Amino acid sequence: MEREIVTSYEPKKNSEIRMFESSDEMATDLAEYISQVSEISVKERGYFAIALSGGPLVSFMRKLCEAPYNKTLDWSKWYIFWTDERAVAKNHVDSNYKLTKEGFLSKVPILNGHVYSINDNATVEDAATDYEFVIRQLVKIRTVGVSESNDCPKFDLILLSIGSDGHIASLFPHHPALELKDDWITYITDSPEPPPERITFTLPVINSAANIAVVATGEDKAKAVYFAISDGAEGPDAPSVPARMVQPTDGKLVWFLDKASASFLEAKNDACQDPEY
Ligand SMILES: O=C(O)[C@H](O)[C@@H](O)[C@H](O)[C@H](O)COP(=O)(O)O
Repeated sequence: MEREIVTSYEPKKNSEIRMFESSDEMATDLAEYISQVSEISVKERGYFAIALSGGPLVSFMRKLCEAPYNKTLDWSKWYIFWTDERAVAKNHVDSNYKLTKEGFLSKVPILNGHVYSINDNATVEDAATDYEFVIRQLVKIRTVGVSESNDCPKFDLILLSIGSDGHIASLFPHHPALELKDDWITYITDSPEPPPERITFTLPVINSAANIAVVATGEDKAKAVYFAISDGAEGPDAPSVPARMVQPTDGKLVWFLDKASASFLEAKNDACQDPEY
């Protein structure tokens, strides 16, 4: 498998860009990456606390459900969380839980009691408060680690996919939720993408993770990826792209890109100043 480490961009501290010919090759490498991070976490902490987002992400995790991973990983140590959830019932087509259950959880032996889904039976405000409470309890007993720098939860791995507007989790461009410093989990009622009500991790929690991976495929993500990564997109006129704010405090960030989503990076399209962002 050809994996190209992009060198034309000065990698930021503790970050790496992996680029693949196809999304299938990307999925293969992503499975290996997740497996390695889980093994290290189980060895060091006895647990693997992973937070997943919605969108296409779960389909890129498909190779974890196959050999050798389905047999070799220590699934009993996995604890599942969501970076964000839409305010719909768990059996609704828009539910991130449903997506993850069908595409991943139903195919691997993760214990039901280790799956921390977001309450779909409360207002978004209450669901956000409940989820933060649950995570605080798990941090206290260290099922979820704690950041040495700011007492935030330190998930072993946070997996994000990026929207074509550059959003990650349910943190959208210019939204006040991007400014939150003290909350771990928040809610929004005005998502520019339906459904409008969502619960989401805040940036301090995302950036406190030990490992963060951002996954993108397809041409429709190319501009967002460029604005999130490129040095050429810095400066006072640079658009506000939430994915650019993913900057691990002490952890490591890896971008998984296919050719199409990396196409603006490759072209080094300096003229790319899109007023939509
Ligand atoms: O629930 C959500 O909306 C997600 O967690 C979100 O961050 C998603 O991963 C991106 O929007 C990419 O998804 P699309 O490719 O479908 O836009």
